[in-house]
Amino acid sequence: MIEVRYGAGPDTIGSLSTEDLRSTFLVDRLFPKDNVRLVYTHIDRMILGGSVPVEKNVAFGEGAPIGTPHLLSYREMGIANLGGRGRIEVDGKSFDLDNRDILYVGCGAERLTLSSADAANPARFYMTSVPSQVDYPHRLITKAEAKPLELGEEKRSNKRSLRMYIHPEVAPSALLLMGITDLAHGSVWNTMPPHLHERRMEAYVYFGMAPEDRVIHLMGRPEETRHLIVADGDAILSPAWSIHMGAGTGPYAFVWSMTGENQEYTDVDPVPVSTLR
Ligand SMILES: O=C(O)C(=O)C[C@H](O)C(=O)CO
Ligand SMILES: [Zn+2]
Repeated sequence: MIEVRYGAGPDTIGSLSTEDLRSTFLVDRLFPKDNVRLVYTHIDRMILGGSVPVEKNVAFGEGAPIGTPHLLSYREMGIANLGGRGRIEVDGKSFDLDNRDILYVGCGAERLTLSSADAANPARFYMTSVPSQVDYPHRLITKAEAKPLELGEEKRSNKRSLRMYIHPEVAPSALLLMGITDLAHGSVWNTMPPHLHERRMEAYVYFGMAPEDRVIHLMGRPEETRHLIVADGDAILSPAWSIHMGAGTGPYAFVWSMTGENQEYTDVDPVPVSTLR
């Protein structure tokens, strides 16, 4: 089973109720125990998924829901481990992932099996997949191998460390980009200044949050913003026409994934906060 989201255009966002906005742009219940949940968005045909294997292994890869022999017959995928140590088997080849490692799975993979090393501290796998017909090899990218960028300032409450994992300078892919951003202690704002990237969509999943905390995620056209209140494990779909930024009521981190016309991380148009409405 795969849930399908059709998205919405910039002209309709103004009339969406809170519930409509959430069911269009927010994906919750993404981490089922001993199962996998996949959500297909027509925003650049990205698939988001999550799984927490605890008592048993979780296998997936069937292509029937998307009309291809296998899920990844014509797709590539990044799988981030946001929990305890875990293992991913791709067609019989095993990869062990520590917390904040990401596995790149190239197109053509048929069967993936997820498992945890310790049921008391299970792996928490988050995945994003986009169309690809380029045969890049499967590859584990550890946190230490990711390319770090130090961003923001403590005095502006937006100091953070961004790590690029699936990126041309680290691990090549056809069109998927994937990385993790950690907020510094005491900083609350991500993605400052907010920006647009007309040539790419983006998906975030927020994690590492206490149950009582929330991130106030801002989206929409710069002149007509909206907000989504986001809990731990919720993902946000951010179309090319939407700004994105957020502030948390407590510590948090997030995985960002992008796809579109290019993989130029710097192909963005910053939007001064003073011009937002
Ligand atoms: O905190 C940040 O800044 C980010 O993580 C930025 C995102 O990666 C992004 O929006 C890339 O376009
Ligand atoms: Zn962005």
